[in-house]
Amino acid sequence: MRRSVFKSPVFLFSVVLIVVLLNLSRVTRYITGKTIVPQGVVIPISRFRTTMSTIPLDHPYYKELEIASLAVKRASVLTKKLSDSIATTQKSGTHTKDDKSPVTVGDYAAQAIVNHAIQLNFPGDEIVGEEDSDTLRENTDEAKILSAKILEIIKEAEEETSSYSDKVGSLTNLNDIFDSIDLGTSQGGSEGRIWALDPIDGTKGFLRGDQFAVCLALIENGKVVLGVIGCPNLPEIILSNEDQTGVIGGLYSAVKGVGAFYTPLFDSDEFIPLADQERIKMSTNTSPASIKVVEGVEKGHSSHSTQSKIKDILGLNRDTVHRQTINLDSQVKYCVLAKGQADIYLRLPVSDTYREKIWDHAAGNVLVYEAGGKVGDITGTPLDFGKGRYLQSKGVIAGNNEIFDTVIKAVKEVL
Ligand SMILES: Nc1ncnc2c1ncn2[C@@H]1O[C@H](COP(=O)(O)OS(=O)(=O)O)[C@@H](OP(=O)(O)O)[C@H]1O
Ligand SMILES: [Mg+2]
Ligand SMILES: [Mg+2]
Ligand SMILES: [Mg+2]
Repeated sequence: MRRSVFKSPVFLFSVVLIVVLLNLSRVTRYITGKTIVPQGVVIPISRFRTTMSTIPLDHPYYKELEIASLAVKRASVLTKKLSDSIATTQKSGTHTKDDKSPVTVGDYAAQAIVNHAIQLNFPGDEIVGEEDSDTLRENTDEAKILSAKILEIIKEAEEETSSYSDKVGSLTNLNDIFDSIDLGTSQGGSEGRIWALDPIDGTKGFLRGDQFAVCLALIENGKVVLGVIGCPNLPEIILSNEDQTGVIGGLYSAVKGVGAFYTPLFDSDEFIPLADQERIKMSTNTSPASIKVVEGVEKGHSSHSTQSKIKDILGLNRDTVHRQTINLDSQVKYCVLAKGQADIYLRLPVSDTYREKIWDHAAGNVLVYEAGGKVGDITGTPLDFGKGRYLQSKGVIAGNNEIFDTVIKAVKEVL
């Protein structure tokens, strides 16, 4: 019997060859664990991540994103180390600021690292940073102990991340470290390029060994155009306060007009282009039976009782509401929201006079918008990052596009 042409070895070999050629980049990626992209750049990636590239390497703010990501990564390596031995930091590495809030050697060191990277690469840009070096420059024993520790941990982090020192520089002495911290004194405003830096957001969470984040945003003419958030203690999958699994440490990034992305924070010691990161999206859920709400941990930072009333009006069941509420410190709340693991973020003010600081929300703001969500104050008005170091509005509400207006209606009813 004559063998069918479809079963001939030549035909089968040709089919396999065509399939391989059509998927050459995937095959290379599978065999070598590396992605080969144009311009001869070779990027190591996780072998099983298969997101295909749709984002050009010359997208807007590519260099800004690369430098911001590397600086945040280095600051995250440093702060993660402190967080893993938090008892020592609690004992000898913490100072109480005039407003009674804590600042640690980690906050100072992270601000020095990130500011230095920005100045090296974008010397014309301004920086609004949370910390200053006044306390460290005092002639006291406390200042000397804190400063020595800061120099030591910066050196350690720089050694561990030396592969990208050519891009983010290095700091070798205390004077340069203090000067770098003090680059963050810009008064902000609605003109030009201004970076907003929170070197450790959620310092209280950090000091509890819980969640915190290194948050950096670029504001251009009053609008946030880029945000990078390093979350050293954040598990990849957050289902509830009790159920949290997956890789620990996430890097969340957004570029205006390009999208919002996630990649593991500590997997690689190089910058991962967005094309090789996971694109993240907000949920579309509006069902009271299954929506999840992210809120802070500290009762002094947001009104948990007002938030309870809002959840009531939204129709959350009193028996299950605790399972639908996720309490997290810092801007990791925005990350969990942007990844579609929660649907609403409530931050109802505890005081009539408190004004939120721009570094507490800028990076998270662009992340949520680029993931397809909305952020506003308690009236639903978008936050204005061009008014100086503070937002001139009260509270923060965020949610997916489908649910946002309903939440604002509930907020207005309660207030
Ligand atoms: N009264 C009041 N209201 C609102 N916000 C305040 C208030 N006091 C402080 N802060 C700022 O809260 C920042 C930490 O916010 P969190 O989201 O981590 O708070 S929470 O613990 O999750 O509730 C915290 O940022 P860090 O200092 O970077 O930790 C403060 O800037
Ligand atoms: Mg903060
Ligand atoms: Mg802070
Ligand atoms: Mg602080």
